[in-house]
Amino acid sequence: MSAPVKKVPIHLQSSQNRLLIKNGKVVNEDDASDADVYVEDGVIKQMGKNLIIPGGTRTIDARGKYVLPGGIDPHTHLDFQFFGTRTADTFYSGTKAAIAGGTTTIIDFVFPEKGESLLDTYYDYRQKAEGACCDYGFHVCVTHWSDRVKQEMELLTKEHGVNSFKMFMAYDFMLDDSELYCAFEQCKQLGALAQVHAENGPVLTENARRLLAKGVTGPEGHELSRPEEVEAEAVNRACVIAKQVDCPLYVVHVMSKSAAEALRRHAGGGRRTFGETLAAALGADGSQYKHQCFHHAAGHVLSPPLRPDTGTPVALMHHLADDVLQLTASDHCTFNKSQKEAGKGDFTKIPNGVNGVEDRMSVVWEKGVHAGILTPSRFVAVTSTNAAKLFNLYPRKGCIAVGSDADIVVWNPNATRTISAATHHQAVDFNIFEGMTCHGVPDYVIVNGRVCLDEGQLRVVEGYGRFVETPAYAPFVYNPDELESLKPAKVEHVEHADVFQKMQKVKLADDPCPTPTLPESHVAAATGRGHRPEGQRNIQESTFCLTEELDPDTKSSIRVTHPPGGRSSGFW
Ligand SMILES: NC(=O)NCCC(=O)O
Ligand SMILES: [Zn+2]
Ligand SMILES: [Zn+2]
Repeated sequence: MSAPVKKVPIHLQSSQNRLLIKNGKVVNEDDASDADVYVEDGVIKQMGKNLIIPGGTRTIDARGKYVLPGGIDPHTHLDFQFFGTRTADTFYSGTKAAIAGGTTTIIDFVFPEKGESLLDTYYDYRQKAEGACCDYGFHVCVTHWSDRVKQEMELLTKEHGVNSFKMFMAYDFMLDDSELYCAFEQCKQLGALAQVHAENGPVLTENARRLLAKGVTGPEGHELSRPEEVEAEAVNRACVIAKQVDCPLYVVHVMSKSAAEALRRHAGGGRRTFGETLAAALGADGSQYKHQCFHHAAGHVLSPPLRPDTGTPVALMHHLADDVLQLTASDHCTFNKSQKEAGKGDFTKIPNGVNGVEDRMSVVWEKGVHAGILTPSRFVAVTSTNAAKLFNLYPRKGCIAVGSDADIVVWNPNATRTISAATHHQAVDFNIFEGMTCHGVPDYVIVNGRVCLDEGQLRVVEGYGRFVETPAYAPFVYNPDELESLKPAKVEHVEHADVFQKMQKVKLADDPCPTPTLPESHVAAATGRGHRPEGQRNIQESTFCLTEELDPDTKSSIRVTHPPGGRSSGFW
């Protein structure tokens, strides 16, 4: 069987759309600037001030708002068969919710049952994902070890756009230490990134058995059987094993202070270890497992669990600020209340997983930027850029730069919203952030140049998302020096006095006000020098008054008569 080829109907393609985002503060991981952003053909074509723009271009006024790279959620489980049941969210509902929250790309996990072909399962997932509304890539889980698995990893990497594999140290489909050793070695061989679910499986299984025997059957037993040190020991062990074969290692869902500390001990000295934490770990804690209501407590069950130490969320956020952790994900894996009931009377049978694909950006902003722990630039790094770099999508994704995909969020830091299952777009009937009021709301979300959230109104299209290949040997992982040369040129620098004043732990650049380095094309556009096509000279004053635009088919200039200020195409 071969991977399906999806045709996006012509009316859904973004090639005929033009968009100008004006007056916003563009924030990248290393820079913030006042710049307008012009989008055409789904790609960012120009940035700067006084841009020369074709007539008929739609304008979004982003005054007082941030213009951010669309979020990349590197860890979701959509349409996933787990614990004998299927997640509430499909690729359609999950990506629709992602867009509603400001995420424009997800990376999901292909999950073969133990013994199943990785490749066949990958093809299944390619099919399942066809309804996605935003772009998506795949990691592949290694749920058993054999020569065939090793060969399939090679095929997936070399021919199918997969550059990351997740190995489990817990569950029935865990690998033992010698299998982990071989899997890490193969990842290194292929230039792929090894990911690990770090919990000591045999220890937590014994703990659970004893708790159940003592009559502890409720959701509180979940955390009791998987205390912090069970997570931290596995993080340490995974780092030690990866070190033996010099394999870069990505620890998914770091949920505790002890696990982050174990990761910190292995960082530096040329080692490439990366840590991801979850919106859940930053916005909730393990006190929920003691809740009287089974649905409430079980609704918070995921693995590794939320921690009873209520200082954990803030500590993990500080680890995102100081680079012990580099990424935030949702680990979105949703089960309805009726599905969670499978674990009534035995906590080991509660399907593991929580929501977050829609909530992640707002929760990280609220607990990070609004709380004064992250700068807006670090927010961009941990919600988008670092994922793009690690999975080799940068600078196509993860930044606002000329030539990058037009995956853009116009972020309103002053608006608030209160999260609730009653109003969210996730298909699940429970939300672990219920009642949390977050500052920081997306007003517009642009996916591949198409406005999919428009002044807060969701206008997604099923099947609009594309599969994105993640090539091997990501420079950020395997050759950081090369990454420097990939960095897009900066536009101009503006201080965010309001937000930066609040910073506590964040390092500012050495030169707080570097000389603007406008790319040649921007200088030409801004000054009127340089190449400009004939027929684009009828500029009256600003960027909106052109009376010529391109024929979408021939790409040649055609004359159109519409009033200055543009027209609405109906499509946006
Ligand atoms: N995390 C969780 O409990 N569910 C999703 C599966 C996984 O990531 O281990
Ligand atoms: Zn996991
Ligand atoms: Zn997961």
